[in-house]
Amino acid sequence: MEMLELNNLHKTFNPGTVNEKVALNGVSLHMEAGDFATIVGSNGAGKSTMFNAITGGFIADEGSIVLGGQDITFAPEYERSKVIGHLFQDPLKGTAPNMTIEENLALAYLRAGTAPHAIFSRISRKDKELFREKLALLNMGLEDRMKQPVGLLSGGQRQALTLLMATLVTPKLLLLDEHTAALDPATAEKVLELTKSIVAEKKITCLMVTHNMHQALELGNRTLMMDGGRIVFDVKGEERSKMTVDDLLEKFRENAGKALDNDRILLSKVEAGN
Ligand SMILES: Nc1ncnc2c1ncn2[C@@H]1O[C@H](COP(=O)(O)OP(=O)(O)OP(=O)(O)O)[C@@H](O)[C@H]1O
Repeated sequence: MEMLELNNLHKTFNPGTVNEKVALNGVSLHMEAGDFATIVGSNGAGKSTMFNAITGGFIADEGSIVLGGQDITFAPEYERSKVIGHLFQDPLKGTAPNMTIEENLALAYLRAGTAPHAIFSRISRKDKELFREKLALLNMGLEDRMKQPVGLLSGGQRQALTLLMATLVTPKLLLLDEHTAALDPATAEKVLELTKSIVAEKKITCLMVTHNMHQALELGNRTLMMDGGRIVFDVKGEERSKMTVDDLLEKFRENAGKALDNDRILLSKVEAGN
């Protein structure tokens, strides 16, 4: 079954001004249910903009978006947020700092729920038990801190909680925008492992932006490369499993007509000493 269909999406920021910027220039993508695609691309390729188009941060100038068989091209952002999870690089973005862990989970649970007038008091003891169970799976001791405000958590704990909130009710689509890039390496690895297990267990259709070329080939079942507001390379199956990072860089060069220029990829190479 097809889960996501992007048809020829276009978006130009500040049209007709000196700051005019074509951010999406005909993005088309078909994802089967359960597909997990990694995305790498050059600086300003349009990766985050593509995610924002999908979540309804703006309506694309042209093109259409179909999610789970439903045309959501003009659906409001709050409607989409019920079925699309979106994680950012910044762990502060996904949670409400002054509310407790339990309240944050309750909000996520109710937002994704189908009840039209869901209110706080509808969270039952059983729901709280479910929260505790799920928190325990994160293996960060958060199940014993449910009454503490989220603002006290570390970045990694907060990102793990955001991931849990986004997947508590299985979303139709999960968008991960470099969600481990701001964490220290050990924590990043932990959050990545959690991501892999949750996505696999719930068979979530997932798109993940990364600047780590190894991750781009190892995670999920498909790799997309973006440049200049387009998807310039899309690989899966046997061809992908045989690819090395150098092959991937070469494919980018062939298809984009230039070398991959991404500051963060460059920086991570310097840090890794290669
Ligand atoms: N709200 C906005 N207003 C004006 N220009 C924007 C806006 N959002 C994005 N852009 C521009 O659109 C282009 C695509 O940006 P986007 O953030 O999607 O790229 P990206 O692939 O995620 O890049 P990076 O890896 O550098 O974060 C960039 O040139 C960016 O400056």
